[in-house]
Amino acid sequence: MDEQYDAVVIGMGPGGEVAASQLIQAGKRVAVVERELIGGECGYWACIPSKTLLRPLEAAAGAARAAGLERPEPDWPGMRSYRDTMIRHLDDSKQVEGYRSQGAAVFKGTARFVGRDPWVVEVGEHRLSAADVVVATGTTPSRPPIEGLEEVELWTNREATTVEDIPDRAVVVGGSAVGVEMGQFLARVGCSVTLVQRGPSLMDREDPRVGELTAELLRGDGIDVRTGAEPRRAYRRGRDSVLELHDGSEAVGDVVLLATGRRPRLEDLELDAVGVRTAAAGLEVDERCRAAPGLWAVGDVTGVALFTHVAKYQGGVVAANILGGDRTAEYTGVPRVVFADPEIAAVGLTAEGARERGLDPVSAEVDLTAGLARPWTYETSPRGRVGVVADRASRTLVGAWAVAPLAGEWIHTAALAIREGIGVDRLRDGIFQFPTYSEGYTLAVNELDL
Ligand SMILES: Cc1cc2nc3c(=O)[nH]c(=O)nc-3n(C[C@H](O)[C@H](O)[C@H](O)COP(=O)(O)OP(=O)(O)OC[C@H]3O[C@@H](n4cnc5c(N)ncnc54)[C@H](O)[C@@H]3O)c2cc1C
Ligand SMILES: NC(=O)c1ccc[n+]([C@@H]2O[C@H](COP(=O)([O-])OP(=O)(O)OC[C@H]3O[C@@H](n4cnc5c(N)ncnc54)[C@H](O)[C@@H]3O)[C@@H](O)[C@H]2O)c1
Repeated sequence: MDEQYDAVVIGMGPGGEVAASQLIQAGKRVAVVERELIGGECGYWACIPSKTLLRPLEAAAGAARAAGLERPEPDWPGMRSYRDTMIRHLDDSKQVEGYRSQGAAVFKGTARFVGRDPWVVEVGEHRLSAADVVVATGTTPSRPPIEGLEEVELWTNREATTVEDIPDRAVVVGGSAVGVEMGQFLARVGCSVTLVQRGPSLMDREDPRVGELTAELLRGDGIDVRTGAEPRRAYRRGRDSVLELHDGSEAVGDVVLLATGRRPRLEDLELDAVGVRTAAAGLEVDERCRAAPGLWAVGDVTGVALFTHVAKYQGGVVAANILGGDRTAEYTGVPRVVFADPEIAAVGLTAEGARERGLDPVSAEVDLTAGLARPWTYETSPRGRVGVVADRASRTLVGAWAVAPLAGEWIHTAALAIREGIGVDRLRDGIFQFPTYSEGYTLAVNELDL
């Protein structure tokens, strides 16, 4: 006999949690299914541990850059212990209890689809039936086709974020968000890091200037940054894990960390068996986050934008639609922050992306140390650059980036301007608090040759 629910949520990372919580609060009978830990990749092996580990190192470096302070010594056992607290010692029993106490049914196991009209999901011996099912199963690290990879000491984000003992040497493959954050973390806790990026630029979805500035900041931490370098073979040599690069050179470490992107976790769901097609990029959804009648998807598995804030946003969109509303998702102005020191933040389009969309982009970049007081009051060796992209025809901001302290906070001014279509002339008339990094927007938009 099938167990009947109003909705079943599969995968309890941030996307699934938001959808489930809003449905439960609205009085729906909800079953949630999670095969690992409620909180998902984000809570245990991604956002939370990585940001927790980076922060003390940023604070130590920040103290060394502030006038009259000495650099405090990072205490790895102390950092590790707080990381373990933040990832709940990989124990979600309180979360399971929390959902049960709110009236939800919680199933621990792998879900797969076995029926349609209504949807039927099997978890172990249970068959859960519902008119609405939300797929929120996230992504798993993608593995580049490098011969011999299985022979070396291979890490993904999971080993990196839960590391107990810092290796002496690491090779990081991939130079975007995961590679940059984890590379800087490892370098700052005393590991000798080589970072291998296949294209000409780090952060290759961003403006090329962001890539250059990122390479500069990583080199400042002693990281051996190798761009235009693609590993073609991996092998062991004694205790060394060796990557042979396409030009015949080698990158050698005790571990090799894969930071080469993600692929959607779809295979175990057996969606094909119920007539739902999936793509390599994920489970395709419409603007209401619907994949088929009564079948919804949120978060990384949709392939829209692999961020927790997007997963949470989509969770809210889906809950509203299941509850009878008609809410569409709108992704203009989603911020993208890499929590390096200094922070690397971007939003909207790059100039190249704007051109691809048929716009006529105009760009400007400013050195914040040249025109602002804040970088100088903040630290003795001031840093910071901001770039803006505007559309000549509409005279609106369509993109922005910043590589500067606290950029992950103040990028939201640009995010809001882009999302709301605020004109460049209005921004030029803006009044920003003195002395802040945000004043940089005034400098940058004044530089635009519109
Ligand atoms: C190292 C790292 C750092 C990151 N830092 C940030 C950051 O600072 N900010 C940010 O916005 N994003 C960050 N991200 C991205 C962020 O982690 C993801 O965008 C976010 O986790 C997506 O949430 P989700 O709910 O889609 O999926 P997930 O968090 O992946 O959760 C999916 C859940 O589904 C479960 N599941 C999968 N298949 C099944 C099944 N068949 N049955 C039952 N359960 C299943 C999984 O066990 C998992 O718990 C980071 C990623 C990495 C790798
Ligand atoms: N702070 C944050 O918000 C944050 C932090 C970490 C991760 N994330 C998200 O998680 C997702 C995964 O991050 P990621 O950095 O693993 O993936 P990514 O897809 O963003 O970047 C992967 C990088 O690896 C490079 N690469 C791929 N194959 C390679 C190879 N064989 N050799 C050398 N380089 C190779 C690519 O050129 C690319 O720059 C991203 O979508 C990211 O947005 C977000």
